[in-house]
Amino acid sequence: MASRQPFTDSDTADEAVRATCDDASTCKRFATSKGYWTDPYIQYFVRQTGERKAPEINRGYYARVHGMNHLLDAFLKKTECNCQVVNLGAGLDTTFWRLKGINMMPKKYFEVDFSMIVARKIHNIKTKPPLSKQLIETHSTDSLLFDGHSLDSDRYCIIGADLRDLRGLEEKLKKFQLNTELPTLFLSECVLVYMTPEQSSKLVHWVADTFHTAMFVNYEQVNMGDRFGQVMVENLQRRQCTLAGVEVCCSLDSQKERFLSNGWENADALDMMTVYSILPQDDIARIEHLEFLDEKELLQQLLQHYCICWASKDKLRLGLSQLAF
Ligand SMILES: C[S@@+](CC[C@H](N)C(=O)[O-])C[C@H]1O[C@@H](n2cnc3c(N)ncnc32)[C@H](O)[C@@H]1O
Repeated sequence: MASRQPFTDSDTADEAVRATCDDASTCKRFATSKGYWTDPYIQYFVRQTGERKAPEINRGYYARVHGMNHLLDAFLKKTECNCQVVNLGAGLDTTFWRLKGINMMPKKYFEVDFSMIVARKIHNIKTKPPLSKQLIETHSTDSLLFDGHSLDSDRYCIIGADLRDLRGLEEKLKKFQLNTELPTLFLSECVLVYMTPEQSSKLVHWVADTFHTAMFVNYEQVNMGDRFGQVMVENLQRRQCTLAGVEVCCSLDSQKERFLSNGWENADALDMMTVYSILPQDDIARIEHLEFLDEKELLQQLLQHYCICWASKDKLRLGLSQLAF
């Protein structure tokens, strides 16, 4: 007789990692409610605006979202949208709807996350017409696949998979017509840090091995060896959430090295303080007027402990290595 699997420590660890999905989306929901940026779709994934977040958190999320969007949009322009985007550990991210809104859709936009998160996301899409309407508009036949575990349409696909199981990941992506010949952008926003350095290296290696023309944009912690970094690790640990990949978050160089030693031709990285200082300054001036910020130093420290690292390989010579801030 089949017996139920015992509940293990690794289940608890994965559950804590999955919970970070809600943290990210509630913070984004709050920041948008304050006017940091516009996202008409996040309300359908996170109903309540939730508890107040400190201004430095909101500014940090502003830099994160604008920094990631900047490189994503640059890649779409460079490839003239003749490309694919794969968002790894996408959680409840709403980028598909943003791209549809600005008419900058890749040939196909993929998302991967744990099955439990994917099931929630698909349920929301199914039951909220403003979300499903946009999806149906981009689909040409009646073959829309919409079950509890995956969603597949012409232009948008959501897959439940564990990023540490590369065989399973590859199988599912191919099943949903991931085309390894097309230039492809991989995004990971606060995701790789929850995997061991070995697991994340294998993942970025697999991408480099599988695609001849690709870019990878990763946002996560950096400079974690100092006291501020240690406190960040301890705070998460208290919620049973281990940053298994913290070693790679030691410096900008260690972030770049993960790519350079795993098949990528070029890699660059900037800490978020630098990104914040080079994002369009008229919009920065606007958001700095939204809320009074007492603790400028705290904002600086926070921004210095996150980074964006991007890597490329470019057999088609599209000029991907020129993409930057
Ligand atoms: C901090 S959240 C970020 C969500 C989204 N990228 C964002 O920034 O709004 C991390 C996400 O990565 C997912 N994740 C972490 N490890 C994963 C793994 N091994 N396989 C699939 N998803 C994973 C979590 O479930 C969660 O949704």
